[in-house]
Amino acid sequence: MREFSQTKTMTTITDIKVKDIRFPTSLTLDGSDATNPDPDYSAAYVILQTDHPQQIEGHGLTFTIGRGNEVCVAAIKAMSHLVVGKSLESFTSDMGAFWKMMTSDSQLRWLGPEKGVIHLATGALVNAVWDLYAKIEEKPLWRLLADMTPEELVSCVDFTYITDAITPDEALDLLKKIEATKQERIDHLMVHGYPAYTTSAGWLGYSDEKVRRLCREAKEEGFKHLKMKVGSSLEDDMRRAALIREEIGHDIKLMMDANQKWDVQEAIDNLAQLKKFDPWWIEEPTSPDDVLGHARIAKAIAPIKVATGEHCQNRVIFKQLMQAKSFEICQIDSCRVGGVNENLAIMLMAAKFQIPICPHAGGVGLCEYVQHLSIVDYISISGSMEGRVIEYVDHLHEHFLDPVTIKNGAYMPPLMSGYSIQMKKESLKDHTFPQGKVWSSHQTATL
Ligand SMILES: C[C@H](O)[C@@H](O)[C@@H](O)[C@H](O)C(=O)O
Ligand SMILES: [Mg+2]
Repeated sequence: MREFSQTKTMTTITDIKVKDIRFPTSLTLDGSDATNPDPDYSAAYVILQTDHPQQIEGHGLTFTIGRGNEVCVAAIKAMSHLVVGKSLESFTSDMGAFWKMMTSDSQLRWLGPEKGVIHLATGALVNAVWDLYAKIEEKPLWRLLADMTPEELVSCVDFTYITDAITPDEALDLLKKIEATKQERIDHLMVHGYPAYTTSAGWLGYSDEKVRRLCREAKEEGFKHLKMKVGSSLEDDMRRAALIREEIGHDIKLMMDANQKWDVQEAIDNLAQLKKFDPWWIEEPTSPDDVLGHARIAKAIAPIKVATGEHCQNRVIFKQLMQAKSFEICQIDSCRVGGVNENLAIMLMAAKFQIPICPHAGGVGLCEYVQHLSIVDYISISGSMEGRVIEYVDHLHEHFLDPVTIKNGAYMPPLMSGYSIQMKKESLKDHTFPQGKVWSSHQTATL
């Protein structure tokens, strides 16, 4: 339970606005992969309005790739009674109970439970509440979490269904072990930032020429890790991997992302060929639900690591992936699961199983979000940056009030209050689907 001084006033969430925001990224094939050839990066976007004297709002979003964004908007609206009319303090006094409440409306729960569209909607709302909380406390979200005692941080987590992997007491022990050295890690972050890897060069729809140019740029910008897409024809994957290695040499780590394209044996067979390009990890080699399939692949392709998580539906599947030794890289996603609280649960399990967190980012707003989570993982949970990198994609940051800052291939800790996810008013207006200026001015595949 988090204590609040009596002098603090209550802030009530008075209303909610939900917007369908889309960016026509399919026009340039940014974000394209073997499964998703023409994504339009989109956000089901939430604004929590309050009676705060300074009109402070909580902003949150969940990420989709275009069609169906309206389904997330509808799901968020269906959940709005869970937050509207309630005080922020009734949530922040017990964040674990708040999260359980958000996932326990029995009629809505039937739509999941804790997976799919209803869970994406949970992510947007939960993150908007955390944004509001951090803004009112006048801290960036990472700092709000880093300032919590181990007891306070553990109380943010709903341990339902994961006590066979980690108990609240075990979580507390983990956090207490590194509590005394938190400040050293904060100091390190302020100077060096948190290492990033780039996916910007490797989208599947880009021409060879463009890939070569972007690889050279990534090298110049100081990136030490670069991710490419695979999963088209093996011949094509081999050709692209060869030209990327030619540009980046062997000092830069190369990761490959198959975006769920292969069957289990197919993944093993293809990696037997692709291993000559020395991939550090293979991401989403097969269905995100196939815990045992991933375990088989991981065993067969070692020392190449298996990475997954951007489509992992909740903490229970993450738990199984860890228990079954199905992956070596845990790719949390800020909105695929139910927001900050569930990601804390996953990061605690990862710390116990000693699996590094390398978050999925890119999309729209995911970099802004996940930097806070990795920073907290480093300061308070795992205490380590070893073998850990945050994904970075250089698109759409200009639409945010507090965009990420990358210096010499590293994320610099954000300093503005909140969860860095608030978009500029003009950007929201212009990209509202389908009325916004961007959509009414040209036809795209989505229309
Ligand atoms: C459709 C999207 O751009 C995906 O390709 C993207 O999330 C990707 O899997 C990634 O790891 O960044
Ligand atoms: Mg991926």
